[in-house]
Amino acid sequence: MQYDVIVIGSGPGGYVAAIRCAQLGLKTAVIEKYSTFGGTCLNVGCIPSKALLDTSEHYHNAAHSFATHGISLSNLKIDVKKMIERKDDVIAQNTAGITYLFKKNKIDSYEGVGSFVNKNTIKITKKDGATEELTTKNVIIATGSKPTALPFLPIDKQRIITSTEALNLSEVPKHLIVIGGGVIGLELGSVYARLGAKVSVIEYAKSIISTMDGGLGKELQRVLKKSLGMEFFLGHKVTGATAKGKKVTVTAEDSKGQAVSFEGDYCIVSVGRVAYTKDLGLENIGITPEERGNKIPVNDHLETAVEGIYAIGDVIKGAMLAHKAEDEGIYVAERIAGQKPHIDYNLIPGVVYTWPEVASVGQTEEQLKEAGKKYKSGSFSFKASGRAKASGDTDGFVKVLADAETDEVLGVHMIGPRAADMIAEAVVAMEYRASAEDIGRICHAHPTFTEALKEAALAATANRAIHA
Ligand SMILES: Cc1cc2nc3c(=O)[nH]c(=O)nc-3n(C[C@H](O)[C@H](O)[C@H](O)COP(=O)(O)OP(=O)(O)OC[C@H]3O[C@@H](n4cnc5c(N)ncnc54)[C@H](O)[C@@H]3O)c2cc1C
Ligand SMILES: NC(=O)c1ccc[n+]([C@@H]2O[C@H](COP(=O)([O-])OP(=O)(O)OC[C@H]3O[C@@H](n4cnc5c(N)ncnc54)[C@H](O)[C@@H]3O)[C@@H](O)[C@H]2O)c1
Repeated sequence: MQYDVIVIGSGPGGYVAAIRCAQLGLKTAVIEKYSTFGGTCLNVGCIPSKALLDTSEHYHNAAHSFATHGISLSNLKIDVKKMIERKDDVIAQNTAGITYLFKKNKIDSYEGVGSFVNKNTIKITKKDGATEELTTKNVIIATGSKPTALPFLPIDKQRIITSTEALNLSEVPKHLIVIGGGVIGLELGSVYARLGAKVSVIEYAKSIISTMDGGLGKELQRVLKKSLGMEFFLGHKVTGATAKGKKVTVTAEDSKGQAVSFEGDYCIVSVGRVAYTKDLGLENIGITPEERGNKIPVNDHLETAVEGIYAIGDVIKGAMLAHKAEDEGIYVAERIAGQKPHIDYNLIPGVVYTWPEVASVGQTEEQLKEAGKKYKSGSFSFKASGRAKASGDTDGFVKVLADAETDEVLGVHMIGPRAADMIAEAVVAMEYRASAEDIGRICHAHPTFTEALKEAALAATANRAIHA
């Protein structure tokens, strides 16, 4: 079969690229090695983790917040099996949605491992070893990523686990040790802490979510300790872990170089992810992944050194986020169709789905300081928000950073209720190069959490927040 475009991998990068290619009239096929579409995000990432976060949030609220509303419950229990079944059902609904969209857009799909025979020929190796070859004018590599393992710390997938196994536990851990205080560690740590586990986070850096604006990590750590009893061991270098029966022992060096150890019943290793290029046959087309992170090198148009071969999503440089992969999928499809699309990488929002949620777009204070940029900063605390008082979600704040001379918004960083959804307003404003005053003058419905963004913008404009 001859195609205009073959997409290898059906995660958010690959499936979105394929749909956009088909919309643009290109004859398109997708090759996916697993039996369901959707990649990491739909099967073992974004969607299942959010399903468990929602269940655990309901449970935690029932256990700890309902009473303040005058709602009493007795005999509250969590049925872990049911929680996991519901999560699996949510995954199934989403992956079935991709099957439907492929059919609707007349995209051919093939199950098997895709590999390059040469730049125009892709071999599919099926589960039973049978092979088939397809020819194509263009290829989009969207093979994603896998969890990073520490070389000295073997993952047994039973007690020492990655995010994938943590989405399928059959019990609530008594003491869950999380190695890595990044997004995965904090989201999945929150799930089990809300269900009653003791959770200890061991983090190498001096703060959690250390790549985000500094104020966010500090506030998140404070709230997770206060509301969920999570413990944080920062500046700790993990040196090993062993599992024996139901017991896991993790050893580390603390910030003073002293040996310390932790005992628990499960340990999640969440120290980042590495690009996945195994079995792609890149050597057959002369592409060598970068040594650090195994990423496929691409130019500014996401094309590899081989003409007509593109790569997108987690397998290339940049943030490992589903929406970044999706935007790159659309970008490449439109380039192949001869259009001139654009992605502003400074405006890709980052979200952590803890409670409170954390969300960011644009530059952090640390980045602005390092660049020597003069900026103004305005913050507004949810303690002063009427909506937050009504729902009992008064932790957190919104911070707006604006150019000291032009007032253009340079970054927005928030931690608080529904921050994941609220950040979209900041992204839109920044896409249109709004000033802080522009946001401050826009009418925001009352009472909403979004008023906090307006107030922070007013504070940045001229220290003129109304409710602070
Ligand atoms: C627990 C967890 C939670 C996450 N939560 C979020 C979140 O809330 N928001 C967010 O933005 N991001 C989140 N992410 C990150 C997000 O999942 C990834 O950034 C995203 O899935 C990357 O998309 P992708 O298309 O590049 O690759 P992937 O989704 O990894 O898809 C790659 C696909 O390629 C297939 N493949 C690989 N090699 C071959 C081959 N040779 N032949 C055929 N098929 C192949 C794989 O089987 C896979 O299906 C999360 C990740 C994890 C692990
Ligand atoms: N909500 C979301 O958007 C979301 C959710 C989950 C995952 N993801 C994506 O998945 C990717 C992987 O997530 P992640 O949490 O594994 O990675 P991460 O990069 O977010 O965090 C890893 C953390 O581990 C720490 N670390 C590294 N080596 C260590 C060591 N030896 N000992 C102790 N700590 C160590 C790092 O300092 C870092 O804080 C991220 O790129 C993220 O963007 C996104």
